[in-house]
Amino acid sequence: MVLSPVLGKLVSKRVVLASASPRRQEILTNVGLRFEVVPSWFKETLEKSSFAAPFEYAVETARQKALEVANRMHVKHMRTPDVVIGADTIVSVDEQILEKPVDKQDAYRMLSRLNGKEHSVFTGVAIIHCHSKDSKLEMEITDFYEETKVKFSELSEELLWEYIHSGEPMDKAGGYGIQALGGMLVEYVHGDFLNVVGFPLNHFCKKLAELYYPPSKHNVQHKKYDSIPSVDTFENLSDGESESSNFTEHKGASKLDSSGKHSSGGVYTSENSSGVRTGFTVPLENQNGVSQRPPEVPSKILELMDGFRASKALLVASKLKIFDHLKHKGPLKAVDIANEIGTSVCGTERLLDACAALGLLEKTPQGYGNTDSVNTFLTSDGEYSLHGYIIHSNDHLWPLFTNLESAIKEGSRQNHRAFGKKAEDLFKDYYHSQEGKQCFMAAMHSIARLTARDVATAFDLSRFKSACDLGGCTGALARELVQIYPNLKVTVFDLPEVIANISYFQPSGQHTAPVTFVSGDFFKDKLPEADLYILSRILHDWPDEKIHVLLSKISALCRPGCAILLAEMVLDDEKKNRSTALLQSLNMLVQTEGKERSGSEYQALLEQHGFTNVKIRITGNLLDVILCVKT
Ligand SMILES: Cc1cn([C@H]2C[C@H](O)[C@@H](COP(=O)(O)OP(=O)(O)OP(=O)(O)O)O2)c(=O)[nH]c1=O
Repeated sequence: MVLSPVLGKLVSKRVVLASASPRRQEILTNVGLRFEVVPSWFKETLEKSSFAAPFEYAVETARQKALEVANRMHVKHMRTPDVVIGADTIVSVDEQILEKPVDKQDAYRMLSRLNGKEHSVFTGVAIIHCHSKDSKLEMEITDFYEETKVKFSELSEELLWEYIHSGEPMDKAGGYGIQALGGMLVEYVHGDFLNVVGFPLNHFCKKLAELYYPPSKHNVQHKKYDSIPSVDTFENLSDGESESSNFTEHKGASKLDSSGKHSSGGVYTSENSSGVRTGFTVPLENQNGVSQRPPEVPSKILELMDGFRASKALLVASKLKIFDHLKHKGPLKAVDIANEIGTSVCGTERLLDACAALGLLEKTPQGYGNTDSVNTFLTSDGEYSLHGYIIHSNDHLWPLFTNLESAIKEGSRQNHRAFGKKAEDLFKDYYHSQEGKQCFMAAMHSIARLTARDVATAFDLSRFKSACDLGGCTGALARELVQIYPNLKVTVFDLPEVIANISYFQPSGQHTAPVTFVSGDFFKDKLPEADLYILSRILHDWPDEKIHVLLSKISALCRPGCAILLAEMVLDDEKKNRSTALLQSLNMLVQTEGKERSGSEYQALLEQHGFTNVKIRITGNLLDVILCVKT
């Protein structure tokens, strides 16, 4: 579960952890971050005496570790990560820096110095946002450090040597691991425990929040340490939720070129014929003789303007199963892929090159290959495959969005224009053919798979004995729930035509508690009894009148203490920040009578039916979660 919504900002980015430390990997994995591990080759040999304080050494080493990986990945693979995270942990006692011991004697020397005393553990962290521009690597680097004080008990020689012989000290700063046997040596810890283990998670989340939701200028607070001078030109991204937007320039980040040098804002850089970057300023005068500078290239606007091209390239590559072929047979040349899928070589090559430039494929002399995240999310057999939703987007949503202009003018859905037939009930439209049914179910299944863990764990549901997932489709969320809450009996209630097709989506060979499937129409038929009713991506399909019908049916079945769990994209109350959810609301306009709603709008609907104590969790994943209780 992503407790810190700001971590959700990293979900759509290619994040690289420039560290071999298994502890750092574990800390970040445990909070749901997805990242690749590329250990840094930077040798920790900076001259310690050149730093005024121990923490400066840790911060600089972290920066150099991350810079080495960012540069290497850019040059070697021509695949630029979006974010590279580096860290360095040191122990400091009596102004001396202790790193990892080189041998047992060294470990003994270190532990003897720590014996019976208080020392500091510093972890320096560098977060580099990378951007490839004209095949040049541009970086914005943010760094910070965290200090934790640790006191060792008075330890006997015998105990120290026993500990050293355990082998634990060897890959750890200061020669101990507080998280394991070394914990027995420690009398107290003041500060962030995870910082000692190698990664100050709390400070990291705060730093991300500063970067992605920068405070307004008059509200900027000065931190206790920041090695980067602040730059005035950082833009305050008003759309803090634009997951797809590139990290441009943010408060507290400094801009570097690939050599790691800072560049100042407002200087235009270009490349001359010999590949050397030159900076120049062009003086311009307007009619009044006042010198003017042309506005900076509106990269966000340009990106949005062309966004549909990138989307369509992704949709078509998926539809043509290019990612599937590359997963099983890659790397492949364009001509081989074209032959496999029966397409033109020239068109296929352009599509592959575009996908490579968009970061979806790797292009090497051997041919094109999938990136790791494409293997996970875009191939049709990936565990968290979005393939179903992508095909639905290509075949169904794309034609509907083509008619967005009419939808805005008329304020209603566009199925008749997109598909040449009068819109019936939303689901009758989808389920009119076996193919349409399977396509829609695959789309819903893929989103449910990706979000089920966050939805199931947004609140502690262990007090409930039975749950009914209304419109629970293939049962993906239900299965996650029974896995997390073994005492919960979950029933999925959905239309007969859905239940008839669920077998295709059942996992094979998994020994989890069974889920019960019951068919019916939740507007017309009797609902199964349960302590907890789940509505995941259901209410957004319907107008308020229909929602009242459904909520009053549920309310009539609920005793006090029973609850409703909603999973939806929740808009902010002012409806101005969460672009993904606001675009989803347009998506509902073109195809349904429903819409996305804000937290207070859901609260008002629920309270009218006796559901109070409404709690909202913004998960940072595609779906947010609301829990309310019948009183
Ligand atoms: C003090 C202490 C350190 N450590 C670990 C955290 C770090 O992994 C290690 C310090 O070495 P680092 O050089 O910070 O990290 P590393 O060599 O493990 O990985 P990389 O350089 O690739 O990033 O010591 C513990 O696990 N427990 C502890 O109690």
